[in-house]
Amino acid sequence: MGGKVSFPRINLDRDKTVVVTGGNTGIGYETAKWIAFLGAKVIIACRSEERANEAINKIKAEYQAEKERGTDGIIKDGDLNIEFMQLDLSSLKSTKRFIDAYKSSGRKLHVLICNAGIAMHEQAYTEDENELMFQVNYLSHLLITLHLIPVMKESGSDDCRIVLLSSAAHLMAAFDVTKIQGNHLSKDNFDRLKYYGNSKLYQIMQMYYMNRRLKDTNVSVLSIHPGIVETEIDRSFQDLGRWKVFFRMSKLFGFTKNPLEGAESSINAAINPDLKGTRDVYFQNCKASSTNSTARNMVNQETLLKFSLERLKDYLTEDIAKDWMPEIQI
Ligand SMILES: NC(=O)C1=CN([C@@H]2O[C@H](COP(=O)(O)OP(=O)(O)OC[C@H]3O[C@@H](n4cnc5c(N)ncnc54)[C@H](OP(=O)(O)O)[C@@H]3O)[C@@H](O)[C@H]2O)C=CC1
Ligand SMILES: CC1=C(/C=C/C(C)=C/C=C/C(C)=C/C=O)C(C)(C)CCC1
Repeated sequence: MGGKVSFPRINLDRDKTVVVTGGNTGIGYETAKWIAFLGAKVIIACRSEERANEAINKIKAEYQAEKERGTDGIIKDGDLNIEFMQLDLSSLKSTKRFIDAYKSSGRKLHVLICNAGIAMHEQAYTEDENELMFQVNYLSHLLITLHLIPVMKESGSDDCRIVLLSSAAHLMAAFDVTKIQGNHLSKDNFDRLKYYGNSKLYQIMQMYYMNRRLKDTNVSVLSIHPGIVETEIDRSFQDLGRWKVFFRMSKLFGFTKNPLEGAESSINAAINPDLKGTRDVYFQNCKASSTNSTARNMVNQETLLKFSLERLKDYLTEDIAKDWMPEIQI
């Protein structure tokens, strides 16, 4: 499955600055690696400096090998520009520290790839009293986008993008603002797939509510389903035997992808010049695909935004909170 890897192999502006959350492994690793190979500045934002440095060293070694092989599209002169920044999405304090460090570094920002995520985790709550998948996959990434959109607006580029790694699992999700935290459920009744799907649904809803407000700006938001990709994502659901069987069957029937194939939609959404100004598209195998009516419902989107701003209120300036106020009376 996957076949030919299909993002354009073009040299990128050496000043183009791309942040990949969770770029140390899996889909994020391949995304960070290829965008760096094509010449952009890449920042791997992840929680372990050690894992990030391992990834950066591996990317540099793979680059030398690709250069010697004469691989098309990769930069041939100069070194890769790839760095680590500390970010733990399970803590709003850590996420805000990342934002402050980014802003005070004076870096520009052209592409933000919200890739880090956890799937089908058992019921767990963060120090901020949010359901873990809700916070890591959606809410903390939202905090980053709210603070870094102004940096994108000042980048001097007319083509800045936010790419959200969602999932087809959003099709199985449901929206009920009173049940977002799942704390009305016992540990045994907490449906791990549904709550994972919910976090991915919120990312697609985020794409729609953000694009409404960003429509006359240089910033656009896109979302992705990468396919079923063999990465470390199964670490939080290794105890769920039935899923192992399902994924083994998927592999047997050739439905799974390797991490590079899984990264192609993210890389394409991040760098393909033909997608300049494109909004509200959910990509699967680099092709526009359908979201569901729950995700496209504007009342749901604005309700989620209101709830999210409330959860983030201690970490927002008055200006940001005002700019993103819900557009309709809920
Ligand atoms: N693999 C698949 O089949 C599919 C994946 N996706 C989505 O793609 C994205 C990438 O997943 P994939 O590459 O498969 O998964 P991996 O588990 O291989 O990578 C996940 C990345 O997220 C990081 N991460 C997890 N928790 C945190 C945290 N609290 N703070 C910061 N970083 C964190 C991990 O860091 P660390 O190494 O430190 O744990 C790692 O870098 C996810 O959003 C996932 O939901 C969507 C559909 C299918
Ligand atoms: C392919 C495969 C595996 C991994 C499956 C994965 C990683 C699936 C992730 C799916 C997600 C997260 C879907 C929705 O978003 C295993 C179990 C390691 C072993 C058998 C073959």
